Amino acid sequence: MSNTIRRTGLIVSLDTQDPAQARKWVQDVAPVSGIIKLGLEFTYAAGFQAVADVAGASPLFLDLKLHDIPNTVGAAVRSLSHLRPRMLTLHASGGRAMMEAARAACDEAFPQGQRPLLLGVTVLTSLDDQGLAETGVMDGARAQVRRLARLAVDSGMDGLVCSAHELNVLRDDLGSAPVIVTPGIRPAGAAKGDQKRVMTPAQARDAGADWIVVGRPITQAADPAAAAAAIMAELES
Ligand SMILES: O=c1ccn([C@@H]2O[C@H](COP(=O)(O)O)[C@@H](O)[C@H]2O)c(=O)[nH]1
Repeated sequence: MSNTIRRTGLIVSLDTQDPAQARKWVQDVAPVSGIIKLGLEFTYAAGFQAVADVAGASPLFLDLKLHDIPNTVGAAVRSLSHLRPRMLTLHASGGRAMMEAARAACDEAFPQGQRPLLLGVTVLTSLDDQGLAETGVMDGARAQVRRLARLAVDSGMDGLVCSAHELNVLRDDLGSAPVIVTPGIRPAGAAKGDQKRVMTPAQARDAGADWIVVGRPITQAADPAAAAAAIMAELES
């Protein structure tokens, strides 16, 4: 485990189809969350202009989890460049050539110093060992996350998406350089929903997360601003 002292930031996932709702959440969480995350639900429903409108001046985490042949993913990255995302996700299981194509497209299509951090999604936090075995991976989430994380870093990815359960082993394997983003975060007592590999905000911080991603525990709370503030207070405690 690295001895580096890290600060863990909060990314709020704005999963809705409604731009007005997303804008309201941005207002609610802006005081505590550094980055706005918009993903498949919002983008498919509302479109890219709405993504740009909602993000406004806030740094944008575009969680589109690209996964296709290298030529298509490279072209998709170039097509997204006008949105100037700060972070962009793709599935590491798409393989080395796909990730290298994404990285090359980033280097080509974004002005120098303005390309997004490319994050390789390892094993979705909604999968446990049993669910993963049904996809043919028989040696568990931890082993698969380690394999895909190494491949992602070797293929030019800046960071990784994994559950907080794998943070310690990834820091041991890869050191402090990769940016590690952990969804599947649940404050004590919160409903897990479809998430399987979960940890609390403080546990993820202690394990070395750079960023935690929290959606429903904030957006579905009676008072999203208070829920976000409470999670931030837990991270800073
Ligand atoms: O492995 C992953 C990768 C991405 N996500 C995304 O994070 C949020 C989590 O939302 P919650 O409501 O806090 O469960 C969501 O947008 C996912 O698409 C993930 O959960 N796991």
